[in-house]
Amino acid sequence: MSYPFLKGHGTENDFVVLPDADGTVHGDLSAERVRALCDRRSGIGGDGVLRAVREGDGWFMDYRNADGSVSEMCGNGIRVFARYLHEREGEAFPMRITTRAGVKVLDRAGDELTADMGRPEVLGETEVSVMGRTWPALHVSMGNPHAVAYVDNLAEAGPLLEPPEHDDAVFPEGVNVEFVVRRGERHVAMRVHERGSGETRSCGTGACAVAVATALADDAPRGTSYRVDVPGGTLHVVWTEDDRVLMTGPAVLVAEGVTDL
Ligand SMILES: N[C@@H](CCC[C@H](N)C(=O)O)C(=O)O
Repeated sequence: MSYPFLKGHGTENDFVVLPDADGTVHGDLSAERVRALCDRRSGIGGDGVLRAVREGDGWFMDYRNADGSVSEMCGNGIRVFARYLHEREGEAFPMRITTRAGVKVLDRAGDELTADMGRPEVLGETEVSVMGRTWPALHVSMGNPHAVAYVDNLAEAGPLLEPPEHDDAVFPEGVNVEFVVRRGERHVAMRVHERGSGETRSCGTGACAVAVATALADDAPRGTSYRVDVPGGTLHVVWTEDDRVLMTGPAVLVAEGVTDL
């Protein structure tokens, strides 16, 4: 079966977009197909898949990690998804997109897009370990689970080839782990090991979790903007007075075609 796809990225967190307006092209998208599409040697390559399904008068973003697992939310992915809906489906900004973590609103910010990621949940202290070293971490949910750990330098966490170890009782569904260093006033840099995808060049929900954790550590007033550098670029994140997290960053479509993977 041949079907259309697009390829896009946000700060080099890259995705295969699958148009599936009425849900008949992929039906129940199999984990095997997701893995084949995301394979960087034998497939199109990507950190995940964004399946675009019509829901009422809007759209549902069906997000899958590269290993085929389902996640509630993807912050870089939803900007790419909004770019796709605008450029290929004629949707206007601001637009509402349904995800497994609720409805998100996307709007233009110059050449970039801002996603209203909704309310963060700060769920307490935990710890993560890599290669025999353990760091304290803050458990933050952006609809999906994150553990934010501060390190002295980003090389400390090693190559992140394996998922960092975590407490299964705290994270029964697994966790995305962000390692963070301070770069300056309201400025941090991070590396991430994503649940279901491994180390990636960026993670939007991760950047939001990092900004929330850092704002709490700084006792910063709500509305303070944080610059979050990731290996693939820069995101800007604000935790607003009315308890929403706004994330701004690039979203680019780079290719489209037809595949029978
Ligand atoms: N890269 C994403 C997060 C994708 C989902 C994550 N791996 C999970 O399993 O929760 C982002 O930009 O937020």
